[in-house]
Amino acid sequence: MGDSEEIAPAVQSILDAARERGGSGGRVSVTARSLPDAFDAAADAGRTPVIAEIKPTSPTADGERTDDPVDLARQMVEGGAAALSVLTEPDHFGGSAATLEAVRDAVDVPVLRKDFILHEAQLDVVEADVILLIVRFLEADGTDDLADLLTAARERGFQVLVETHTAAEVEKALDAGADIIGVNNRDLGELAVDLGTFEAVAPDVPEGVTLIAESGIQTADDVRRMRDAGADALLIGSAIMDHDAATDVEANTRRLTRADTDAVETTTTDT
Ligand SMILES: O=C(O)c1ccccc1NCC(=O)[C@H](O)[C@H](O)COP(=O)(O)O
Repeated sequence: MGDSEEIAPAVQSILDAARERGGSGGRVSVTARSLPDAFDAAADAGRTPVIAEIKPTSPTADGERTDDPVDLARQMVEGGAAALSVLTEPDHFGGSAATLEAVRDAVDVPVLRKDFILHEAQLDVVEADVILLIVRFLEADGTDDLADLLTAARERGFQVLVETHTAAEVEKALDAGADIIGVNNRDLGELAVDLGTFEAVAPDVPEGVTLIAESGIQTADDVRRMRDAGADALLIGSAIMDHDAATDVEANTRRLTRADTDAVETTTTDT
């Protein structure tokens, strides 16, 4: 995403706000809970590996959830989430570093800090097990280099989820040394969601890289579609948070983390 490329106004606003944010001052150092191990443990226990996202609101959400994020986190883990994602972006997603800190203290699964990190200083905000780097955002003028940020994050103990949307971005992520890659079904240029994006891009991600399907996953059928296309795990926010109806987060999570098992049970019953 060069500055000349078309992007949605909401995304431009997210980028502008991210440019203004700094770090907390002190260098953060973390002993991270392993994300791949958490996915393996979930799969071994017969659950679909899901990162459930605490996202109070977003530019595309129909409403806002004001429930206690720690309660939501506990419900997501009870519903079988292998890991959690917590928005720390305050201006467009209602997140905060304090929320992430409280959630990470309350659960024992890995916690992803979901934010829009453009500079090394922005790594020094809060301890998290995983941080997100978005290839497309790091192509904008005046941002740090992806490989440099990846190294700086690992030096602090973070695991790094590198988010892509195209085959070309996957190549950049691999060149930078990424070992956990997300393919976002949401196009940050238009905010349109298409699960076909993951299906088209996943074959370009080599074996040995942990591959995560992100965004737009609503139903158990969507989960199975992404798993069939090669996803080791899924990042799911809106379908679990259900911003407009504020339904039971534990039940929403369970429905999605049981998708693989339910399919096997249905097949066994049918035969
Ligand atoms: O979620 C948004 O509206 C959004 C808008 C602009 C930039 C990023 C946005 N979301 C970030 C994400 O990656 C998602 O929160 C995450 O993948 C979960 O997606 P979903 O399950 O569709 O809520």
